[in-house]
Amino acid sequence: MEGSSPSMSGSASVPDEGDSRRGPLLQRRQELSDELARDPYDFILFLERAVVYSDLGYPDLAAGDAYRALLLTDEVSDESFEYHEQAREALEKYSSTDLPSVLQHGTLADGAPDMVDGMGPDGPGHSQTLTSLAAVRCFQVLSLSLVLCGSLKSAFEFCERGLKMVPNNRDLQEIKGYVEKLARRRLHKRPDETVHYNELPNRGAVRREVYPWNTYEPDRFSHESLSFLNKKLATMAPKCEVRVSSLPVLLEGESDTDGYEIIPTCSQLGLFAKENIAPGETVLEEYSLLTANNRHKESTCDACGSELPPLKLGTQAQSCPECYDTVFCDEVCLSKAQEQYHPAVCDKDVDSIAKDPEASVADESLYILLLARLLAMSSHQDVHPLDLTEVKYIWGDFVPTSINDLDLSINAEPPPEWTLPFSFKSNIEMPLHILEKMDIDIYASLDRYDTWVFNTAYAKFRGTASARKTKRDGRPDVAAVHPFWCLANHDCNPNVTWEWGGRMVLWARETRVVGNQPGGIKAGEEIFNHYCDVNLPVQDRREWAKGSLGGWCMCQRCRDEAAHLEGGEMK
Ligand SMILES: C[S@@+](CC[C@H](N)C(=O)[O-])C[C@H]1O[C@@H](n2cnc3c(N)ncnc32)[C@H](O)[C@@H]1O
Repeated sequence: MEGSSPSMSGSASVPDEGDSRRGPLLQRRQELSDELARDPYDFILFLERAVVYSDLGYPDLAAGDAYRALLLTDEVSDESFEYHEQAREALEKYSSTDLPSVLQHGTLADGAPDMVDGMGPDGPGHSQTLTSLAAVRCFQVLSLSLVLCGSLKSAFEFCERGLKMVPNNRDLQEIKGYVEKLARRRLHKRPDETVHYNELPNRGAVRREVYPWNTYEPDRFSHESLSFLNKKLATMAPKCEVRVSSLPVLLEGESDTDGYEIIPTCSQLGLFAKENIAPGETVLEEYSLLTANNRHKESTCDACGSELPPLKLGTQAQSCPECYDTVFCDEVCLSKAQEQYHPAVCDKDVDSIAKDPEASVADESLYILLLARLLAMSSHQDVHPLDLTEVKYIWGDFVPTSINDLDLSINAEPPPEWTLPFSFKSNIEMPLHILEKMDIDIYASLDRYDTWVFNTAYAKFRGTASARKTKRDGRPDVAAVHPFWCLANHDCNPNVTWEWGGRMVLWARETRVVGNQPGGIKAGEEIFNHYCDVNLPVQDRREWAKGSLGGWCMCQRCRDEAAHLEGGEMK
């Protein structure tokens, strides 16, 4: 790893029992990744890496690899599939060897003769037996891993698919039992109550971290990073600079520290004024193409997300001259889109993905679509997704690997609470589906489009994206990431306010919320934005800001108002 995020600093580096177990596993993961780069259609390698991820405590990444392995078993079995020849050839090296060790699991190989789809000693041959055994192993790894990630409905579906092939497989039967048990617990059902398929929870959480092998994450505090960011910022916020800021450490919820004079702080990045800024003056104006719109027929610009001008004669709006379907608000947006992402998705039917979602998954669909845009930018510009400036330097709210690790010892503490929202659909299935629509080979492009890369992008989007709700039904339908705007920290007595049209604009407030003090920002002061409605009472603000801030707001205004309330209640 080249650098570390602020939250990583100070993590323990003394080797312990966990480290001695992890070291060889991390090395094996690297070897398998290198082998996959040479032989990307080999499902045995994917399965082996899935097992290594399981042993390292990354069930989501294990599920990602088992799913690619499963897709490759389909490629072997069906000669009409695109990678059939490559997947078959990749198996040749196993034709004269014993069963690969990853398939010698429990009673798996004993089941070969009973395989429902006709394999076994008299079946059509070694490679097909291998393929069927591998498919069952994929179902086992997928379903167990997804149980551990909390994606219970998907886990159940993979169990069922596996049990169709090997109805008596004990592992799959057991996993199905876990799904029901966990679902009952999450749904607060009695042991005798039936859990219906449709009510199975499907969203869970996984580790949110700078993976030990992630070499793309910069040291955001380094001189190089800060000068790079400041050079870019100069064009959109000439009176500001990016600096290291000292912020209160956020708490999970209410605490009795509101009245304390000194509270713990941590270092993160923030925006600061270099010169005096007058009340009402524009502080920052940022244009971003990292946008998403989840309505199929919506009149927003595909590039910047602003409302389109009416489509009548003489309008500035422009359609893509190749696919016609994609509309931009003007010539500038069209040409920026052509330069940076659109050709990767032009006429590829990517537009229908994740559109018009149910209200309960409106947010999730916007995150998927932001990822889709990032993948299109990466593919068109031929740059690794995590190297794109739009995401490289942004805050990911990462948790140190050592805190996320599962303690497998006898005296283990309760398992850590993982913080990155996860579902099989968002984190594994849809990203691969989008890549396939873009005609990207999802096996040969593993170094760029691996599951951990999707997760890292999601972690960054979740801490920084802004969304706009439609007036029609109040659902979020447009979202964007503005990598410089999102460097501004929050305060409930902000000195700026913001609006997102085609550009994200921050301007200095005319008056401050607290005490109606005059606005304006002095050179050296931090730019404080607001992530919630600052006109609400303190408890409501803290509840609202909890999601976007990542914890209980400890700004001076919140602490003063809460301490005052507590004092009042005590009297
Ligand atoms: C959009 S980012 C802001 C920029 C970020 N500080 C960085 O280093 O890039 C939001 C994150 O900044 C931190 N943050 C912002 N305002 C804060 C505040 N008033 N108190 C504590 N943390 C804050 C929280 O960790 C939050 O999740």
